[in-house]
Amino acid sequence: MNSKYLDLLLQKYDCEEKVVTEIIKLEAILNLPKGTEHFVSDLHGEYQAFQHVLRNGSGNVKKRIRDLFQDVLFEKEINDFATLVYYPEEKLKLMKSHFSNEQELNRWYIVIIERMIRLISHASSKYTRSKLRKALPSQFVFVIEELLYKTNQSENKEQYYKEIVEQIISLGQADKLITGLAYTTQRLVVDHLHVVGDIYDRGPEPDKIMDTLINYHSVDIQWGNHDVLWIGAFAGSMVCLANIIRISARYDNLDIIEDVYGINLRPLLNLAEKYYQDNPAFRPKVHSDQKLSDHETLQITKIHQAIAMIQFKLEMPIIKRRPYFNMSERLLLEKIDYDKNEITIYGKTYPLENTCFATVNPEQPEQLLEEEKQVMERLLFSVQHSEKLARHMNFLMKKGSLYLKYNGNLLIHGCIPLDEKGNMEKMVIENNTYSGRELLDVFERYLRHAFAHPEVTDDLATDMVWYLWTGEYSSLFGKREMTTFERYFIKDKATHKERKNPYYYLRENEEICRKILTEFDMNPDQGHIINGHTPVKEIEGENPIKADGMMIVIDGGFSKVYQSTTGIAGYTLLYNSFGMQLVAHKHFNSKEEVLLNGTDVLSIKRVVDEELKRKKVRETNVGEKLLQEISILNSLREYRYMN
Ligand SMILES: O=P(O)(O)OC[C@H]1O[C@](O)(COP(=O)(O)O)[C@@H](O)[C@@H]1O
Ligand SMILES: [Mn+2]
Repeated sequence: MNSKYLDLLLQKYDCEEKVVTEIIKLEAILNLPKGTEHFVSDLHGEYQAFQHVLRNGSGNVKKRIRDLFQDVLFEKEINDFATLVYYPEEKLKLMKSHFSNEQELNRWYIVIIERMIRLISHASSKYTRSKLRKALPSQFVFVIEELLYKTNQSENKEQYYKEIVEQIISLGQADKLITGLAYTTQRLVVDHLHVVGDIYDRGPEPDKIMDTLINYHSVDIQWGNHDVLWIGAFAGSMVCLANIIRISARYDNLDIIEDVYGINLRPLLNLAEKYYQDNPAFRPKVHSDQKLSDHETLQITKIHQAIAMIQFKLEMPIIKRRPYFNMSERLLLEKIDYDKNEITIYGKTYPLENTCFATVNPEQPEQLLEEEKQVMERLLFSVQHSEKLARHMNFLMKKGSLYLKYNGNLLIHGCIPLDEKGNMEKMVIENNTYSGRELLDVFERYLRHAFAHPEVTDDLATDMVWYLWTGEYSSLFGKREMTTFERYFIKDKATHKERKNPYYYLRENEEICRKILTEFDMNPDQGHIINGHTPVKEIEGENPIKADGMMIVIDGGFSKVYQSTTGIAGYTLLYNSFGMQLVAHKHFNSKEEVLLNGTDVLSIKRVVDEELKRKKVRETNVGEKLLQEISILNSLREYRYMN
């Protein structure tokens, strides 16, 4: 090792004891059981449901409570206690309303604080004390540590602890302490969170999910196709921008654009009012609990058409300047007979319905009206100057990637594009051919380049972000084409079908999974591939565990609007030192319901893989880093202290 680095390190380790202590500490960590990883995907703006899963650690909190109190508490008490850990503020309020006098309440406080302390002690058993300390609410560190490390041996000490708790209660700090302990527990049951893509679109609160992730103790993100659409818009892609606004209009979420990110939609509304009328194909999809006035519905319907038409126009020059995107069939506005009101695609002619082509010049259909151009320029300006969006997009870039190799598993939102025979599909980009891992790496390089140059709006990198949303060899899309246009304007449902990449049936096959893991330099005897993106249709009997457990698909659909197809409300995955468990979540109604009934919407746990030997930190990614650190510290010791 370079002696200059070692000299630098000496500033921190200025005596042998410090080096030795650090080595011992790291060695001790290596021998602890591996921390619990939590995998979620396809959150699609469903902040409340996501919060619930996060707060209950996909059932892990309740499991810990059961481990400890199964034999001494009734089911209702277990549920109440669990709910207190999930939603401490609200549950405290509710519980306190049950007590008729202060003594009763104080007695309850004593019992609950003691239970909480036991729970934390149990949940932190695989962490070092210093890690636990970092997870404790800072104003109560001393108090909690005193309570945690009490031994029941001495009577005097019992008294001492009783007094601490009574003091806390009489000083009016009990609620604060219980709340802090609840959040510490939530934090301890999950060591690291993976979000396997699609935070944005369809649901109402993606921004709050982003804020939660920004404040989360340890997280990584594998981008989904919807996330790159937002990144693309921020990076200067007009067509990505048109798409995010179109989808927001379609799901009645324009307030995310307007109120949350502060983007002024007035110019777009003016344009929409001028050229569009009511149109059944463009009315927003609304949840049953949302109420829109007729006037609002009409406005959104008009905006929806205006932005969809801009999108279809903007796609055309990109398709033309990038022939290797192989999308000429998607030059749709050129394939329309505007007099007969029909379109010829893939060799067949179809009548069009619900058309809204007032701004289209049949001679030059890709041309934007001057007004449309100005609207888009103003929108892009505001998008790129939204501070909140900048914060969220920067975080997506910092923590995100197209795929991730983590503790022997390959995490990827969509797919590895394959041909029918199971070979990696090849894509030629600017005369270079890429496939498999190389293709994904080059996609990611383009995306990062586009993000670094938001002022450039029509280079290959920016176009490539849109390709990731909709191109046939995109690892995020995984379908031959996106039939948005057909779904708006053609009745024949056969045209709505989006043909999936062969990956989606080949992934049932073990050999294929082995081949993919090998392509990524991973051990096929141990690794798994973890996907989101395609809703698992549990109602139709689809199994989320494929290829004898090598492939796990965790998109059960948090997205409310998709729950009728899936039959459940999402899968999540837990991977702890004993193995992996897939958790199926039932429909999540509301936090209020959980608070009142204490029932959890969790169900079956399927064991995916059971470790024969408990896995230790030594065998993980973190362990690898620690081993490197130890080796450096040993070099330092030899260099400075052993000669
Ligand atoms: O149901 P919607 O909102 O119209 O969206 C349909 C579109 O969404 C997609 O399924 C992509 O979104 P997902 O990543 O959530 O699957 C497209 O393939 C499809 O065209
Ligand atoms: Mn997706």
